Amino acid sequence: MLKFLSQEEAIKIDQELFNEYKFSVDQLMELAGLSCAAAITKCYPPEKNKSVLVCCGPGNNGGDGLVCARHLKLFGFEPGVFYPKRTDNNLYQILTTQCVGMDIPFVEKLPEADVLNSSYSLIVDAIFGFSFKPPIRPAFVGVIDTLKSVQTPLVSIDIPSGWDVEKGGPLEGGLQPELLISLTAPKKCAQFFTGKFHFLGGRFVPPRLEAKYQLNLPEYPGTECCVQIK
Ligand SMILES: NC(=O)C1=CN([C@@H]2O[C@H](COP(=O)(O)OP(=O)(O)OC[C@H]3O[C@@H](n4cnc5c(N)ncnc54)[C@H](O)[C@@H]3O)[C@@H](O)[C@H]2O)[C@H](O)CC1
Ligand SMILES: [K+]
Repeated sequence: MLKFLSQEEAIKIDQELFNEYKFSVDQLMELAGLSCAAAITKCYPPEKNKSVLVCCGPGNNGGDGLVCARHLKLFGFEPGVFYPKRTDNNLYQILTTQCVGMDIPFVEKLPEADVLNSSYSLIVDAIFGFSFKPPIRPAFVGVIDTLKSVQTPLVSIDIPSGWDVEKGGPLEGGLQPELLISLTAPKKCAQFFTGKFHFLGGRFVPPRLEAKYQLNLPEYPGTECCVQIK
């Protein structure tokens, strides 16, 4: 049976990929972000879903979002990025520059829900990933509240932002993504996901690491970088 990871296991696997297997963050982030763009394209054909707003948080989940935005552009979407809390970290600066170089506009202020509904056919939530610890700090409360109230379909990368990584969402009033893309392996909160599509991406796990943590990952079809699990 597919394993659902605790927060501690997700962090341990992440550290092992970097420290023992010597992957670099940007290598894994590129594969993760690419797999998210691929899953989105499978669920929402770009011909019908042009404009996508990718909301990026301050950590690596936000980095996956920046990579995803770049690939969405190459796949025929018209992405924009909302990236309110930037850091001096060189990797994020480079990812931002790459998006700018792809003529992806950055939105300085998150529009109100009704404007989001009329301006975008999809919203990508790349705000918090597996390192999130509730409660949401004040700087992001307004952002999550706005995303909770939109009608536009929401796609969450790895964790629906604001959800407890293990216990899941507040049953009432949490983000309710239509598509969840788990990366590496689903975290425990994914068991509470009730949306339409659940994909697994981040096809970079060495078989020995998969065996050590008994991940029992589903088979990816052929050379695909993502696989549908629901
Ligand atoms: N091995 C893998 O599976 C890979 C996964 N990737 C992605 O990386 C994220 C995890 O990234 P990390 O940088 O560890 O953390 P987050 O992005 O989840 O967030 C950290 C960020 O958020 C702030 N924060 C935490 N709690 C709160 C809070 N309550 N309120 C406000 N802000 C909060 C914290 O201060 C940090 O700034 C994983 O989910 C994947 O998406 C890699 O891309 C590839 C390898
Ligand atoms: K997220």
